[in-house]
Amino acid sequence: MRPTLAPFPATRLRRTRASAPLRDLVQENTLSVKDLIWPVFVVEGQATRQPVASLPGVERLSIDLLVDAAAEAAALGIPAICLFPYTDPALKTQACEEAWNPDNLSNRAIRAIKASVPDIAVMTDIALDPYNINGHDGIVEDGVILNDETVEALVKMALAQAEAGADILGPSDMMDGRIGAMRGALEAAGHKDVAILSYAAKYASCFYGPFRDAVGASGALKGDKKTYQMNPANSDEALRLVERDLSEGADMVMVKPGLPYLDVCRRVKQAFGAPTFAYQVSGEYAMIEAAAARGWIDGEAAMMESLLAFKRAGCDGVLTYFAPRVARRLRAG
Ligand SMILES: NCc1[nH]cc(CCC(=O)O)c1CC(=O)O
Repeated sequence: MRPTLAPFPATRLRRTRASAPLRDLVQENTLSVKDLIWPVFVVEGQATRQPVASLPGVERLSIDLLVDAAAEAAALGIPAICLFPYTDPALKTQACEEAWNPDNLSNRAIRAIKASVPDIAVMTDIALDPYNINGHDGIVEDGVILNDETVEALVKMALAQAEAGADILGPSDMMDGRIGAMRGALEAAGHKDVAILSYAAKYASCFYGPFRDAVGASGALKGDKKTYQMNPANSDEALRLVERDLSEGADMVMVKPGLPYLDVCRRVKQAFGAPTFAYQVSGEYAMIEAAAARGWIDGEAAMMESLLAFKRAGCDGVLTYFAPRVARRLRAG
């Protein structure tokens, strides 16, 4: 689309910016509570809340408190919550068996939320890092990430989560062939309505640091994730990954991190027109909070502006740790 402009002064572009009602009328994009997915951290115990030092305002919650938080999110109109477990280090192994234990922390949390708060969609994380003694998303043998063995493990994990009642599965592992394998297994097991939101274009990013603290994976991780997560220099490759995941049966796709990759969000949405999400990751949240805490930026305004930017870039929704705060703020008007 090319803008048509009469010459000045017939065109004065400031006219539609001159007052709040005019600005409201010509506003092109809006952020709604319906655009939000809230990532949360779950920990063993009862009535337990643990602050995460590098994510001020974010806490790990035991299942009982998580259910209350999910009910609050649902009451605010947030459509989905995304679970990440803090796994007891004693349960981490080389083969990652805890990942598909039907009674692991994450699967118990799914059941508890679905039983008490049926109106909120529960999204999960599919990757082996919380269960892996190496901290990697895949099974490691002699320092090598084994793709196909990992996919087999991820399929078991996906089935256990679907069985527990998950509505949306979020494979965040970046192995090849996992979406097709999961989709086939879900259909065969009768889970035909379980959606897959593929972390299709997930970059090997330094912005995940605080998250790894939150799930207790920072200490465990040996090396980096560059053999499976993407090179931040690439975006044609993101389109190939998205196309591959859609063709294998992903219902929705994600770009991650968010703000530094808005160009990728835009390209993905334009190329495929599929439901496209961005993950405003832990490091992005931490940057805003840290600058706000020093009085260097207005944190509330930065929160709203950063999230609106995802809508402008073409995203259908955003995973953000700000979700309940944004929802309250949008409700207040
Ligand atoms: N499978 C791991 C996973 N799932 C979501 C995040 C990051 C989320 C965030 O930083 O907020 C990560 C970290 C990683 O890949 O190391």
